Amino acid sequence: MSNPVIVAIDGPSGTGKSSTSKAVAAKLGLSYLDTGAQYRAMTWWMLSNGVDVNDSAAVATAAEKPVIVSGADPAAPTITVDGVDASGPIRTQEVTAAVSAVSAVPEVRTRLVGLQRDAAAGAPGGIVVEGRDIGTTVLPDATVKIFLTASAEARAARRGGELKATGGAQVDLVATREALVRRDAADSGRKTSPLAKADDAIEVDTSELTLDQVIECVVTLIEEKRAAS
Ligand SMILES: Nc1ncnc2c1ncn2[C@@H]1O[C@H](COP(=O)(O)OP(=O)(O)OP(=O)(O)O)[C@@H](O)[C@H]1O
Ligand SMILES: Nc1ccn([C@@H]2O[C@H](COP(=O)(O)O)[C@@H](O)[C@H]2O)c(=O)n1
Repeated sequence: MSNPVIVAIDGPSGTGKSSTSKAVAAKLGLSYLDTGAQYRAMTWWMLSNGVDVNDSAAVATAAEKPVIVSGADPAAPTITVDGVDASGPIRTQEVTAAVSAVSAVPEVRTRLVGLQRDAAAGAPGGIVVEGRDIGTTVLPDATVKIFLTASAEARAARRGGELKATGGAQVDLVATREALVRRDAADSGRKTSPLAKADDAIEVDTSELTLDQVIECVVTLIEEKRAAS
């Protein structure tokens, strides 16, 4: 029997990792893991429990406490914290603004990387795992590594469209762009497993591609790799 396919999809925020990963996993019958949701869940727990997210020692001490469980069905991914559905609360502005500080704490990363490796090992049919350090740190032996990029302008426009579609107010694209760039800089600049492209990852610039084109491109790359092995 062939080895399960492990796909690592990394890249800066808003490059299309979640949309692409879920669709690719669904098409190929693979499990799916959104590691960003786990860092957000950890951050939400810290905020909800009065931990100062800028006090790295306090975050480190608390990092073992939350029970974070991710559901791996790409058609309906779930995330709970201490048994409570966290899928809504982890997407708030408050969590987005705090998540880079929490994810920079080494004890947080050790805890979540452990969960991520367990999820990959527990997916006998294979898995698509998306994040910032999957190809470099979490799953360095992944079958296929993809690094998605897109211009800051394209990413801000996508976020704007997303917020408009969900009934949000008119989006300030300049502020959205600045917030994306700031988060990427924090994620790329941290000491422990920063956002980075693995040497053996294939870079796909999605700025001028539709989502369907990106999905097709990634599926083709995976099938080529499978055929060659
Ligand atoms: N190629 C594309 N063309 C147009 N829109 C896209 C494309 N890829 C993704 N989108 C849209 O851009 C938005 C952001 O995509 P998505 O959430 O998948 O990115 P992400 O990289 O996972 O972001 P984050 O890291 O912040 O979670 C979504 O509204 C999605 O529908
Ligand atoms: N492997 C990862 C994944 C995510 N992060 C941190 O979580 C933040 C939120 O990620 P989203 O994909 O939901 O936008 C991200 O900005 C990183 O700070 C990480 O460190 N490693």
